[in-house]
Amino acid sequence: MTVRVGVIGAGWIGHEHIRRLTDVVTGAAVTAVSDIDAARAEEAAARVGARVYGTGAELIAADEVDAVLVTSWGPTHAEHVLNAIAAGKPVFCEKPLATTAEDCLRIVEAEMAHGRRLVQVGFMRRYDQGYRQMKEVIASGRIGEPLVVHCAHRNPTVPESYTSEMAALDTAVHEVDVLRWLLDDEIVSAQVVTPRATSKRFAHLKDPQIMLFETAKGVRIDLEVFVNCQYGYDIQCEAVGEQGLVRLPDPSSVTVRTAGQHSTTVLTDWVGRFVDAFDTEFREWIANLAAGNEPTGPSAWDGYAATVITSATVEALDSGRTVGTDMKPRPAFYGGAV
Ligand SMILES: NC(=O)C1=CN([C@@H]2O[C@H](COP(=O)(O)OP(=O)(O)OC[C@H]3O[C@@H](n4cnc5c(N)ncnc54)[C@H](O)[C@@H]3O)[C@@H](O)[C@H]2O)C=CC1
Ligand SMILES: O=C1[C@@H](O)[C@H](O)[C@@H](O)[C@H](O)[C@H]1O
Repeated sequence: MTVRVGVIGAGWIGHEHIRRLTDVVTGAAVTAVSDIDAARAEEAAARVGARVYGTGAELIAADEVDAVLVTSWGPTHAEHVLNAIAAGKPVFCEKPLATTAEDCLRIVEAEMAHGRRLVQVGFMRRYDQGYRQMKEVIASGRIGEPLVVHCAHRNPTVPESYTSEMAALDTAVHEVDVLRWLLDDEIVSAQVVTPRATSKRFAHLKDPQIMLFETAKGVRIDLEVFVNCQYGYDIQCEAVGEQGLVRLPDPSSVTVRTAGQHSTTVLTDWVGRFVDAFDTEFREWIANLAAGNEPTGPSAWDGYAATVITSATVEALDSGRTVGTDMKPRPAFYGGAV
């Protein structure tokens, strides 16, 4: 069975995922596209022979759409996801699930009322081979109980429209999700320390930021978010346990020895760094839907948890205080593990 996907939002990542669903993933076809920018929708649809719909709501209601992919701007996600749930259609939503905890909870409640999982959130790092190997090592007990995790999320540059709050909401949100999953533990507080700012930033921006998280089991996480590091897109993660440590591998690349130097490449964007993870994420999503199963990836609850934690991180940045994450109890509907 071919899963017919309707895509809402034909921007940067919308294009990437349309290409992926068309050229990489078997068993899927993009049949419908919608964007508030009609020209973008026309262009994306023409490439894959899809039909253009004037609004997300019309696309969701269309008979030729079995499943919905939401790749529009974050503040519009909640409306599209709620409409898809109301129509009983599976919906993959890029991060964030919604920009407020209240909207995330509305989605969780609507999905629970539907009685079956429909929502998957685009936290693709859970599909990265390196993170998957780290999770296996931690779960096996080989490094003992995790105590401390050191992370870095570095981008070469960001545009002037990027704000200090986005360091948590847009950027650190990936670590927040993947660390909850890696450690099978919940983040209970956030603190942000701002060191000397880089001169390579727009003046309004606090960059870099060091985020400090604590989990329910007492694990301490330090995360350097540095979005004007200049040299590349660099993701680092090292978990230290009672009897060893496990570290995320760098992407593999040839090493070159020439002119008295020994060098290798540092990637420059997330598209190349996580291309395999995105491919696996969509293969697994489509395979589950084609088999009539519920999605198995990051859930609406994970989307809610991430938004609660990143909102607390923004509050910590603005106030200079350590802020507790005020999270509701996890419903049985979403299973036991984080
Ligand atoms: N998983 C990941 O690593 C990444 C996830 N993202 C997420 O994907 C989403 C989109 O990001 P980009 O593609 O970079 O943004 P973008 O600005 O390039 O594209 C967004 C598109 O959505 C359209 N749009 C906005 N509101 C709409 C609505 N109500 N209905 C239909 N179309 C609408 C815009 O016209 C635009 O074409 C964001 O939520 C972002 O956080 C983005 C980059 C990487
Ligand atoms: O989602 C993403 C971007 O929005 C964000 O700005 C980048 O820092 C992330 O690494 C990327 O995966």
